[in-house]
Amino acid sequence: MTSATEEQPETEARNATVLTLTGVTKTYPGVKALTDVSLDVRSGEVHAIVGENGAGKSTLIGVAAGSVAADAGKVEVNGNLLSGADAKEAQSAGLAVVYQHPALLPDLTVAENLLLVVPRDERPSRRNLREWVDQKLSRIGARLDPLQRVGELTVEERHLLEIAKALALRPSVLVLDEPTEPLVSDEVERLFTVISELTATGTAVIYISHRIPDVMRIADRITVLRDGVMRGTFEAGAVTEHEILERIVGRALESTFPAKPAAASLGPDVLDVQALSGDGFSHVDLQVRRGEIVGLAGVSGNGQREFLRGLAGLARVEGDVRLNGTSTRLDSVPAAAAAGIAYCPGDRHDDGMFTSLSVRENLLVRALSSVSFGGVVRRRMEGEAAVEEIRRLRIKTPSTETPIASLSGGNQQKIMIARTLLAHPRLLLIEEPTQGVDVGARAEIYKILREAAESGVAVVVLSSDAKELEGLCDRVAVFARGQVTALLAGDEVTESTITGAAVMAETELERKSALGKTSGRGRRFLTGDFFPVSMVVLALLALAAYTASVDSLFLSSFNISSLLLLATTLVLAAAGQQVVMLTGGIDVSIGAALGFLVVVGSFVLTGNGIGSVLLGVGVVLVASCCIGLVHGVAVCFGGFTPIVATLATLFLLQGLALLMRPNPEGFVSADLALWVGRSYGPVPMVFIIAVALVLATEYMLRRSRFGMSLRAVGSDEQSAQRIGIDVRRIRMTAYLLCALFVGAAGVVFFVQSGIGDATAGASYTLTSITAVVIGGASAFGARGSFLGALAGALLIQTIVNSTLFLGLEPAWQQYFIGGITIVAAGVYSKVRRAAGG
Ligand SMILES: Nc1ncnc2c1ncn2[C@@H]1O[C@H](COP(=O)(O)OP(=O)(O)OP(=O)(O)O)[C@@H](O)[C@H]1O
Repeated sequence: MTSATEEQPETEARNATVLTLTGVTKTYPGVKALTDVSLDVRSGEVHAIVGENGAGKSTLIGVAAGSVAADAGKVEVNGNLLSGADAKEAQSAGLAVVYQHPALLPDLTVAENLLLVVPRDERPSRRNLREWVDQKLSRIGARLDPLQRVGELTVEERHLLEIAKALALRPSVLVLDEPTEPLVSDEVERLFTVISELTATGTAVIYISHRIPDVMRIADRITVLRDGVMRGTFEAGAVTEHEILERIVGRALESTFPAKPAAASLGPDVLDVQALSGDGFSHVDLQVRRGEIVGLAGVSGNGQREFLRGLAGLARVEGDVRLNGTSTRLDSVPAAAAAGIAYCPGDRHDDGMFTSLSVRENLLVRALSSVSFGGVVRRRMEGEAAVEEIRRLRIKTPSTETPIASLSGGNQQKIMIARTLLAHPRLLLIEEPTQGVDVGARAEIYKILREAAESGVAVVVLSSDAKELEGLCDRVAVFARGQVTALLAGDEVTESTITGAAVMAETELERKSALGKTSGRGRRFLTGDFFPVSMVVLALLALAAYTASVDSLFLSSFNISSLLLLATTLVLAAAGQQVVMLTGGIDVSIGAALGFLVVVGSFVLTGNGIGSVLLGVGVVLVASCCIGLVHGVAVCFGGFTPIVATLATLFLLQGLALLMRPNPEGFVSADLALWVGRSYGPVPMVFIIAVALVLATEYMLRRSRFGMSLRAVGSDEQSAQRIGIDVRRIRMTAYLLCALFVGAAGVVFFVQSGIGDATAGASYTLTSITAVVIGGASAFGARGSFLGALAGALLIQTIVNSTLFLGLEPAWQQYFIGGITIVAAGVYSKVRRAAGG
């Protein structure tokens, strides 16, 4: 038996304060997101933070986690005073966050996303990787293919991975920002079990949610935020759900759901679907009458979502769909839209929002015809329409011109709904209409949907919240194994019958897991970075074989040697380009830099003897690194975009090179020319060295933390920052690494040129970009490989060389390279989309 004195220290430890926020204030342009907020969180408790959309919850968590810099106030995690906005520091002090919009890197694999956050000494060996990932995921009941790219996962799978990632950090303070929104009920239960296991071991859990019943069920204490101000912390047992709701909205609450019309008052069918089949569902009949809202329910993965997306023209379907009696074709989204079908997706971040556009632009993008005259948008009408929607849905935004990305999640959701309605659809398809939306706005959204139905729009709502379907819908179609197994109407539309019908259906399907989708290695290969390499190698071999069959001298030692020597400069330049393109950047100054380095070489690489040559090579590399440093500083600290920063240096370098060598002068050192010209059989030594460098960099890209971070920054800069990657350092290093490759290319190029010619090299900017694009690089970053850059560069050089042997005009070189670029970009994106979908 344990005595009271033995128990005391443990109780004290359990109640120790592990996170303190004191006087936190944060202002965004036009919005005071937090005003003097103080909060303490104790070990072993579930501390809920609730509040309306835009109340400041995510900002508060951002400050605690070091991803948002507060204007005033301090944060202490486990007694460590955080010095500022530094996600790594908060993480090291024991705080982990599951973000509302997961901080995942879509172009990296499931395993890489996990590996990036765990400390170095906890990373498994490659042999144990699969087992290690399975173990991390099994805690939250998820099964995912470790080698699958995160961008291919469903929203639910991404959230489960985000939770597993936070748990892998073994935090003492775990923050869950609306973790259950995309999850189905068994996953929610699993999460709640994990939360109670964690709190039992002393971990503090901060739980942010709009689902008040869930909060009441699991929280020990509840803190209410409204308009960025603390409205009190309450013991969960001492307040009722209604009291919390009233504190959240700051007024007395009316009923959430609008009254349903009597069945007899409903009009004729607006939507009539007969025997509709598609991927994931078959032979579905459904009618929606004027004034009626029909819900779609079922355990996730049973075809209801596919059915909805089929109606939206997003997937192929067969069957008969009539809108107001007119047969409607659904073979594409534009065709569906032209027929008056509007779809509001559940994953607003990836499917719905134009993140860099303003609130006004996002709201009106589908309804521009209603605010334009003769094809010209009337800004005043557009602005007024936007203001009206903002007022109607009580969207919290400083102005119509605020970028939508800076709004809170719930307010973004309201904009998506308003936008869909502004398209004046005949059929409105809406997925998870109130996901992430606060209680006050929920009622408004329900009212708006009901009004739309009354005005003659057929409304179909897909929701995983059975209570929402009960309150909102006149009828509910429950899906199981791709078929409607129950069509509930009138009094049958209750939470328990909906849930019962969904879970009791004998035809219930297993969730379609990512594992199923990716079981083939082939599919992974097609979506991977090495598929383009193999395509390029095949094209290269075919071209070489054809050219050799026309003229056998193509395979002569002399030709191979000169081809590879010429290719070396391009291989090195393309590798440099690939480094920056992986981070989502670009270097348009590479050609000018090569010209400049040739000029530098013409001063420092003219003498003979090993000492003189080494010194000269060193000077060229340092000069190149200076260019890289300027790019890095301009992009990381000067706020310049990569294209502007490198465009500026392009002109500077061209001018400088011409100033130093108005006319070609300064011959290359005979010793250097001799050494660079050495070969192993027909293969020049410099080419072998370039290939070795490329292979080493490729290895670094796939296996090292730096390589993963490089791709992480290109994949999603904000997520990379949130998981503690020093984005500036990575970008800076990328520009320096690029500069080293370009410096090496400069030395080889000087030997090829033989003389300091300031105008040489200009073409390398475009050919280096072309080589990496042919090799599979994406202009958006994170995709591509150094092997691809190598293969792309070799293919370009072979095309140039082959046209001579085939007796073609030089113009054919350009046609071939242009054609191959278009074909490559088209094939890669089509294959990636088809295999990744
Ligand atoms: N990066 C930003 N730039 C400008 N304004 C911002 C930014 N981030 C948040 N805001 C504003 O700060 C306020 C608080 O937003 P926050 O995301 O913290 O709210 P929230 O309580 O988490 O809302 P939700 O429940 O909708 O997620 C909102 O008015 C939002 O528009």
